[in-house]
Amino acid sequence: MNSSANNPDMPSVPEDLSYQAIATVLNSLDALVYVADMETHELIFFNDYGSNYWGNPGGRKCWQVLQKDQDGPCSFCTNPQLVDEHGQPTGPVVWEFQNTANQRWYQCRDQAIRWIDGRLVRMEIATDITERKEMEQALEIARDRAEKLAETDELTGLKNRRSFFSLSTQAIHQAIRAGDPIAVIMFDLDHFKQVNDQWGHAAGDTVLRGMAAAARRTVRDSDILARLGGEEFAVLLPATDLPKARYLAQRLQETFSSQLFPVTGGAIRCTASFGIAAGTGPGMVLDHLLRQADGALFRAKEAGRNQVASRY
Ligand SMILES: Nc1nc2c(ncn2[C@@H]2O[C@H](COP(=O)(O)OP(=O)(O)OP(=O)(O)O)[C@@H](O)[C@H]2O)c(=O)[nH]1
Repeated sequence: MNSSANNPDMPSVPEDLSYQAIATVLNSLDALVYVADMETHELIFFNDYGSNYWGNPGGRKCWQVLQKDQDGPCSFCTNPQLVDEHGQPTGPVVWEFQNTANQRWYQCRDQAIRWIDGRLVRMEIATDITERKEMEQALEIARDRAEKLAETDELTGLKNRRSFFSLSTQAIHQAIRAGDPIAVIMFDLDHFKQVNDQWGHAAGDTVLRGMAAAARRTVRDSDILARLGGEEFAVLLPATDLPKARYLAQRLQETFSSQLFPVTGGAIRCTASFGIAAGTGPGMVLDHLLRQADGALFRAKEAGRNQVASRY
């Protein structure tokens, strides 16, 4: 049946269009076209694009020509999807695949058809989509990086305020479900304005980064440590009660007060004040815990700084 017969816009194609003429058309395509016996996998047609990239098929099987290090039909061969339970051709299967021989990505359109001699063959048309894939991968990396940046404090690399609130809210919900206590430590560097005034803003930044790094080394990976803003930090401690939180705050306090930060023209020592609060049970709310910890931090400052205070 001449497919152009019903379409007046298409030039008519002779009914006896020869194999040679079809091969000429397929050889001019900028895509791999091959036909392989469904049972033996022997390649019975391989267009010029295929020969240019994978060499002459020379009576070999598709997995021998197109893939690397195969000693049998490929585990990812789509043949089983191309026929129904009676072995009859279903329809085209379109999939994306990274070729094992040249590592390039292809969009493959596979279909089982009856060959001219009546046997069932697999026809594949594979278009190189490597550039598109690389662009998609670059976009994904850029998106991941943007997401990470959106939740990271640029100066210290700790989580930022927004991320602290969202992660802590989730942690509190989990703690309520598990019946675990949760604690919050808020801390704020002491007389930090003087550091900036005496040593300059860049030196102040060095101290902030150093304090953040020391805090990160002291807390557990499961704790949520963040810079809330300026010289104020917070750490939320899952499954932690008040005495354990106090112990950790004291360790942080000792760590900070023993650190010396070398800067141009000298070294800076900087302490911090800490406020802690803890809670348990269904009534626990992040805002409330933070307000209690902030109140305790205020008292630690009032009492002379470089110390830990907890809620009454
Ligand atoms: N270098 C630097 N300084 C910052 C940054 N963010 C806030 N600051 C400074 O931190 C200082 C905070 O000063 P204050 O709020 O008066 O607190 P303080 O001097 O630490 O005094 P106390 O908290 O009462 O002990 C200000 O000088 C801010 O400019 C920053 O990202 N880098």
